[in-house]
Amino acid sequence: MQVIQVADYEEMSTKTAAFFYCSTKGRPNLHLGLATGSTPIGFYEKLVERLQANLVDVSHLRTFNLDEYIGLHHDHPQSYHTFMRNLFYQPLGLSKHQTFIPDGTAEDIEQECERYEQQIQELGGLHIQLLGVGKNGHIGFNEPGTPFDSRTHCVELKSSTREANARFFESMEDVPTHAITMGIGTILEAEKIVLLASGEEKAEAIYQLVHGTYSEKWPITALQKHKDVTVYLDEDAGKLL
Ligand SMILES: N[C@@H]1[C@@H](O)[C@H](O)[C@@H](COP(=O)(O)O)O[C@@H]1O
Repeated sequence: MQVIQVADYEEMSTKTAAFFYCSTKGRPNLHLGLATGSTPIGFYEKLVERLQANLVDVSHLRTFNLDEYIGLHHDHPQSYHTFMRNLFYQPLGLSKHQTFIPDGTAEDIEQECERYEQQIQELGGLHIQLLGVGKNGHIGFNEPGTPFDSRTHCVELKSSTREANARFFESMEDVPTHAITMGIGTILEAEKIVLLASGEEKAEAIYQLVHGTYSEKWPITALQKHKDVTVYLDEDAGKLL
């Protein structure tokens, strides 16, 4: 695991965007696993800017998102569909045929989880997976206790996760209680994993990743056994290392 400590959010976003820019340019058929949350926003803005400025052909790129809330319509302002459309798909002109996200409005959620997992496998798997991390060490929406060999599944969100994400909704009651997420096993099959963490509230999870015991109590520690992980941290997220 390579840990790259940078000064602040700006530098973390720039360095990560530079890495993804080179990867996309060098491999037109790249399959990107993508993440949402506030942490990667600066990264998406910078990556889009560079790809556009250099007229990189993204028509063969494919993207697969980690997760989606159950019950939010694709056009809901806080759905991950909307997040991705606004920050990445629309600015780059990516089509529906190259962008994949689990459907949290599916009638049969179990079937949707299976379908999404199969789709990832059938299209050839993930090359680079971007991750953020929750305060409790969750990756995607894989909460503490999730088996490390799990595949795409439905989860009930911990109240701490709902509280952390409540800032995006009008009230706590509006925060969905369930989500679909790629499993930890699905994530670990990516050829390369890039994790971003910014801010003091992520410091404990980062400490667990670097120095903690490999344990399902901290989902992030699953990455300890992956052969190619790069972590970009700002000073606050790295303060316990
Ligand atoms: N499902 C997402 C995760 O993928 C993300 O890593 C986490 C942290 O979000 P933030 O970057 O806003 O702290 O939030 C959500 O739970």
